[in-house]
Amino acid sequence: MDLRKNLIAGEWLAGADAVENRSPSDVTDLVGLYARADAEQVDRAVMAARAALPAWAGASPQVRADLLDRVGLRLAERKEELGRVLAREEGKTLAEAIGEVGRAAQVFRFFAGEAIRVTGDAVASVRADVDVDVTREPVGVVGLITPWNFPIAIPAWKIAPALCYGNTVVCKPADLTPASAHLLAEILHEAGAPAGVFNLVMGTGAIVGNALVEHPEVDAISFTGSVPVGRALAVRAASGLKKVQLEMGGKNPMVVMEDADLDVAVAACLNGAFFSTGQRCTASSRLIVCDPIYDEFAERLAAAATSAKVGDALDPATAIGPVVSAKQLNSNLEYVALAASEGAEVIGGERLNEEREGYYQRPALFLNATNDMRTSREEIFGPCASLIRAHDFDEALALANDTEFGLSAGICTSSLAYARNFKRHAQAGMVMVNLPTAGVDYHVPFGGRKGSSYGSREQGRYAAEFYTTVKTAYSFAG
Ligand SMILES: NC(=O)C1=CN([C@@H]2O[C@H](COP(=O)(O)OP(=O)(O)OC[C@H]3O[C@@H](n4cnc5c(N)ncnc54)[C@H](OP(=O)(O)O)[C@@H]3O)[C@@H](O)[C@H]2O)C=CC1
Ligand SMILES: O=C(O)CCC(=O)C(=O)O
Repeated sequence: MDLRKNLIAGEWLAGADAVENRSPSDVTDLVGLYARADAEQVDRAVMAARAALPAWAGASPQVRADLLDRVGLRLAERKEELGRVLAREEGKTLAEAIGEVGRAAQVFRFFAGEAIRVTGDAVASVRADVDVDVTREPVGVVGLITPWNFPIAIPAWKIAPALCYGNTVVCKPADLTPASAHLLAEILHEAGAPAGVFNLVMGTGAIVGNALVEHPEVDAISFTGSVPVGRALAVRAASGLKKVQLEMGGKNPMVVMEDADLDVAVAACLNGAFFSTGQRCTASSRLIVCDPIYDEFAERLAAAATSAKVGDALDPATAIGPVVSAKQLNSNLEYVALAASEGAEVIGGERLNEEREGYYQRPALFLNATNDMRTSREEIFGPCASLIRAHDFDEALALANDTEFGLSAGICTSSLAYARNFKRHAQAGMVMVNLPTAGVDYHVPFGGRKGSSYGSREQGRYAAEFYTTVKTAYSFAG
């Protein structure tokens, strides 16, 4: 099998090491063999990005727009093929995977438009005959560190704005899922990204990620992943005076009020808690349900969750694919056991299809959970959700906000007053009414509060805050 290589200074280079990328649906399915870089190759990639920066930062916005547009078009044209690879390597269903590639395409096309819409401000000076203008310039060389759960969309929503605003990029995808990012790198290369403007260095966080964070020629780091890695990385990056942006975990609440349309609420919770195998930082992992409908809602959601077909990501009948890895599956199973020992009534959650060499788990509901249980406070990142009882709206809102996280929060209700109140008072970066907490648009800000995020928002026009630096210029015209 051919070795898939790193892209450094416009050349494909083998690494110090290589990793077998295997499908979590069936570990006998080898997706590919991927190079792993070392610190020396990271240095070459960063220096290539540094060398390419002046020309790319100075390129006409049309040149940047055209590159991003070509990448978006090619992603859209090839979304079935790329979706299949993504489903094989990550385990989300084929429909979800194709949808994710489509989303990556839209992100590139959105930022193609943004590249020619970069504006500044002409401001009246407080002094006579002085003009002031405020413009945006690229930050410089940006290091992008991405997780396994959205292996093409997350790289896309970091790479596209970085290139749009004139930065050069060194991207390190998750070691578990390098195939999607590698295909994206091939498309960027074929679409004409100049040598050094975009570099891909695959490998582990401990070696490649660490070398990127420590490198003095990296001006900014955008990271998505776990809280402990994000926190430690931010401290190190900040000590090197790098700009930092972190998107981390969530323990996202979905409140179900007594006046909710239960069909809508069950569908939103099924999707939010269990689709993509619950492996979304926006997953609804705390379902806070009002007393009068708690039992009926629990029964209906349990029926829907336990009957959802768990299976091979490529099987069109599958609703929920496998867990991404043996490590993640073991961690999920430990949380299921913990929920029982904490006093919750556990429905589902067991390992499935043990005869197959994949990591299958039935969705788990933790009934009669309380918000102080560890399973209600820690991000599990699997198909597990706690059902917590609330007496009324005020208690539900208080429970929703009682978490160290603040990424997404939802409410199902038919009351305008509840919806309005929740939108106003939920301590989260994103609020959903009668919609799952997960599954966001690609052109509006994405990010959270409290322990979920750090730095400015990703996606949409707000991405300019991270990927540009502002210059204020004064001129005397007297
Ligand atoms: N918010 C989100 O979207 C996500 C949250 N998570 C949470 O994180 C948990 C663990 O998942 P995991 O993939 O291990 O998350 P990590 O935070 O370990 O990984 C995210 C990225 O950071 C890299 N990384 C790891 N250590 C370092 C380091 N010291 N310096 C620089 N980069 C580093 C990883 O590399 P490597 O490839 O070697 O792992 C990966 O590319 C999940 O169970 C879930 O709770 C996970 C994925 C996404
Ligand atoms: O819910 C979504 O659409 C995005 C989720 C996400 O970005 C994540 O889980 O990392």
